[in-house]
Amino acid sequence: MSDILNRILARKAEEIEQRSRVRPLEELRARAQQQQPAARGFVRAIQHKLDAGDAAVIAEVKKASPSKGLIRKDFNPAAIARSYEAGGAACLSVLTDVDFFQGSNAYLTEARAACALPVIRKDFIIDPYQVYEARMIGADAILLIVAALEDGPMIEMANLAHELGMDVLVEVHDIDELERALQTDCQLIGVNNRNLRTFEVSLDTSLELKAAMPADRIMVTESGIGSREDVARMRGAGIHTFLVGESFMRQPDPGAALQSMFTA
Ligand SMILES: O=C(O)c1ccccc1NCC(=O)[C@H](O)[C@H](O)COP(=O)(O)O
Repeated sequence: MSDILNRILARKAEEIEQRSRVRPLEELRARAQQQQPAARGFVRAIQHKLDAGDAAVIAEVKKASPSKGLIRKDFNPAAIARSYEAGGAACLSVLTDVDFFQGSNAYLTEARAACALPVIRKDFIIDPYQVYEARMIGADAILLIVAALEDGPMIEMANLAHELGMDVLVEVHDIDELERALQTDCQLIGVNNRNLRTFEVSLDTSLELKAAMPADRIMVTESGIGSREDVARMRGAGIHTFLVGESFMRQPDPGAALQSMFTA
């Protein structure tokens, strides 16, 4: 039986075909290239926190997930974005996948308009169409998941995102994927503690890959961060950039939850 990642990717291919019938690539490309305002610096915002000796938190706006179902019923992306900004987030991550995460492109646009933080489009990007679309909806950065891509398209889409002024978070889950990710010149390398095929989560994944991470890349630990102890464990190993969704989203005030998890 096909695993969840393969099912998501198969659905993405259908979705791109449907969308490109409504808005052809040429039209989307022209709109993305003219998109104003320009992208906010996603890497820059993270580096700013790190330079101050703080943890840099990419706070996720996540309504539901394949592993957990509905996570947050009372879901207002603009209010969540403002709360995260007040709580000290460096950046936002907004899920735009509709079928598996109950996300939406509109949520990204609304969240970004409500705050001054840079925003990454969290989706399963397999085609340049989605890179142009990301810029058109206002994204400042995109996610590229190595497990979902061959090397050629991965490098091509990273270069395209940079040409459009966006930053890129390249996501890996094991050493082979890390070696592939390092073929790109992307500064941000995310280590997902969640196996996207089995949903199993282990923070040891980040600790193991930290040893192989070149010093000129910023490592982001993603998924399963749920306590101050988890944060201390990562920071003790020299990992200072975090992507956190569920544990904030389950709290009434997500920004306050961020502050209490990350403030010394
Ligand atoms: O979250 C899932 O169930 C999931 C399933 C399949 C593919 C991707 C999935 N999540 C995407 C993410 O990587 C997380 O949303 C992100 O790292 C935040 O994780 P968490 O803090 O555990 O919500």
